[in-house]
Amino acid sequence: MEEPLVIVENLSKKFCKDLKTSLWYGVKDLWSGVTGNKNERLLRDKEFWAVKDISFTLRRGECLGLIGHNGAGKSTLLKILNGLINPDAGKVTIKGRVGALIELGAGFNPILTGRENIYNNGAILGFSRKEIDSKLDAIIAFAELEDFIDMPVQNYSSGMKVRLGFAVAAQMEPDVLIIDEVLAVGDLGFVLKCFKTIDTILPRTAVIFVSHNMPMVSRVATSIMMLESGKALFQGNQVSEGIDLYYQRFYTGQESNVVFDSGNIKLTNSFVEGVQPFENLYDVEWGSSIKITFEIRLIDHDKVPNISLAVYDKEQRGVAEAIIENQDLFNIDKIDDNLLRVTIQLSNLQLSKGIYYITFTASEKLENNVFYKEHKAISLRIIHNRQMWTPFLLDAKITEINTTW
Ligand SMILES: Nc1ncnc2c1ncn2[C@@H]1O[C@H](COP(=O)(O)OP(=O)(O)OP(=O)(O)O)[C@@H](O)[C@H]1O
Repeated sequence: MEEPLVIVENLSKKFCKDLKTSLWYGVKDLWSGVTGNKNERLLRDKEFWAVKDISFTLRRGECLGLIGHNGAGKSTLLKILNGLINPDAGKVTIKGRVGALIELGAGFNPILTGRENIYNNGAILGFSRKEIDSKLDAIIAFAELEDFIDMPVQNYSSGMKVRLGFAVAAQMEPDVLIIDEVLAVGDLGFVLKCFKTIDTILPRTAVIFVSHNMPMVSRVATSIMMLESGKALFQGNQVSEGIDLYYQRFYTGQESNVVFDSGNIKLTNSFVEGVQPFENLYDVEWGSSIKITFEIRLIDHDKVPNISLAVYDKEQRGVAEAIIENQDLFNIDKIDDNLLRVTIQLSNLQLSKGIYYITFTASEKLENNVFYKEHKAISLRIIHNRQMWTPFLLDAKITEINTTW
């Protein structure tokens, strides 16, 4: 096996919550730096661990997805790896050239033009002027900044800065490439181009990729680390499991939310038949069929409304809509003059493991003249032993294997 390009051993970094105390500790640390600091692993008053006991190795062809909530310690870890800040404890060994895209515009001098910044950055990465000359056209073309390359970087838009940063970091073919969230500001065309580039250089490069965008992480990462309060809460090659854990940490109850109410119709109750909810959350086995009942009050209204259901995942992406056929013939119970009870069957739920929310809409006609709309009218938790983050887990089998054809 090839030797690692990045070796991180028990890395820790502490910060102080208060500037004055931090300055005082700074002076004391300078002194203990000379005499040998024996308390580097202890916290003093007002200090906290931004990164605590992190270890991993990374080889060419491997991409570590680094995930975690705001303030979890991701950027601090990257800054230590890139040599921008020193750790309090632990060791980092990096072999080869490091290309880093850490903060928007970081590494660029704002008053210099795009072209001048390319030379500056190339020089920092250890390339000669001749080598940069030979890559210049490819960098400018990749960044699609031909018309703006002689403009000062301070006048670039956020997306333009990212284009230039990524173009320099990737086209210089570093041994280690560090990307921190910055792709979030690029437009779709550029993001697709970046992924294609990462795919191309990954066999020769070790990549560390930080993002809050889980589809992006799962697209590139070969292993994953989830940080929480500086510690690795999950670490391993099971990328789906890490992402699933990340989503679970964001789970915040399921109160429903009426987003439109014309006053004509009201959803008074909704439930899944035969399932006991826990804190309004219905546990349902993957692949099963469920019956959802909606109790609707008609106020000053004598027609049965058209009902539609949409399913949203944990990132609030719409993942499915239910086509409810034969609405007039449907199983509608008239409880009394102005109360309707409608039961709808959803068959073969192949939504993958995790939490989903159903939005209920009542309208005059399908997608026309809405009377009432409620998000999270029903919250479902699909149960399955496979850790998946994608919205669907399809039921698939091999039906034939042919060895001679
Ligand atoms: N120079 C600093 N001095 C004091 N505290 C700091 C400093 N830099 C970062 N921190 C603190 O360290 C913690 C980790 O911050 P960090 O920027 O690494 O988080 P992150 O995981 O990258 O968050 P985000 O997702 O918001 O980018 C935070 O509590 C932050 O306030």
